[in-house]
Amino acid sequence: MNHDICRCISLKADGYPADFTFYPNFFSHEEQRLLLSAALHKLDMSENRKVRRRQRELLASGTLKLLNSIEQVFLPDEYYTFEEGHYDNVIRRYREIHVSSWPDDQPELQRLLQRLQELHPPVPTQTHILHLASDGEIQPHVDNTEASGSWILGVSLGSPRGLRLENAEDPSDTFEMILPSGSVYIQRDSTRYNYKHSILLRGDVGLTRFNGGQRLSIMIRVRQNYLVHGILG
Ligand SMILES: O=C(O)CCC(=O)C(=O)O
Ligand SMILES: [Fe+2]
Repeated sequence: MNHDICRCISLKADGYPADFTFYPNFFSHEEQRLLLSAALHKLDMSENRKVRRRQRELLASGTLKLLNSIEQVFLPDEYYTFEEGHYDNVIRRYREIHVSSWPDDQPELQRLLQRLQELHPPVPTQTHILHLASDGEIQPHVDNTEASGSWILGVSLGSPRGLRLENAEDPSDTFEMILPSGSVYIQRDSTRYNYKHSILLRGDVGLTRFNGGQRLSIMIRVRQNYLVHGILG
């Protein structure tokens, strides 16, 4: 069943816009848990001591329900320090961190990261973790063209949310789809530069409804100046 809705001019045979690739089930449930736990750990390391103590106390209290859903990997919202986002900020209610390295003593995690690397050209990248609160969202924007290059890869973990693409020149040209946990998308070239993207809080796409919930994305971008480094050594 195709839940995607599109009022845009051209879709590829796979039902997605040009220069957009989607892997709906890239990571299994267990792999999602591993990646999400590692990403949350990175973010939690930069929480202050008081917040970390409260997190530890909650975990030790045994009151958390041990359900198997991916959303249960998150603690309740009040155990995280989410930024509100300023008036000129497109992201609202989030935590974020730039990642320069992942733990190298977890071979399974390394294998998952390796599989992600195989999806994109072997060029220098920058990785960024973005955690949205249950009521967090990302408003329409084009990523800074000076900060990163022609493609952007996003791994979605946690609650499903809608992704909306909107032609920056023609607001009637839009595409909406659900990003389920464990999926990976890549936007490049025309989609990356000519379309604004947003992560929706709630809504419907086709027959599927999404309604908030914590979501964490691992964003991998090609460094803007890698060619210069390549040429100049
Ligand atoms: O979380 C996502 O999938 C998109 C994040 C995003 O748009 C950004 O970091 O610029
Ligand atoms: Fe973005």
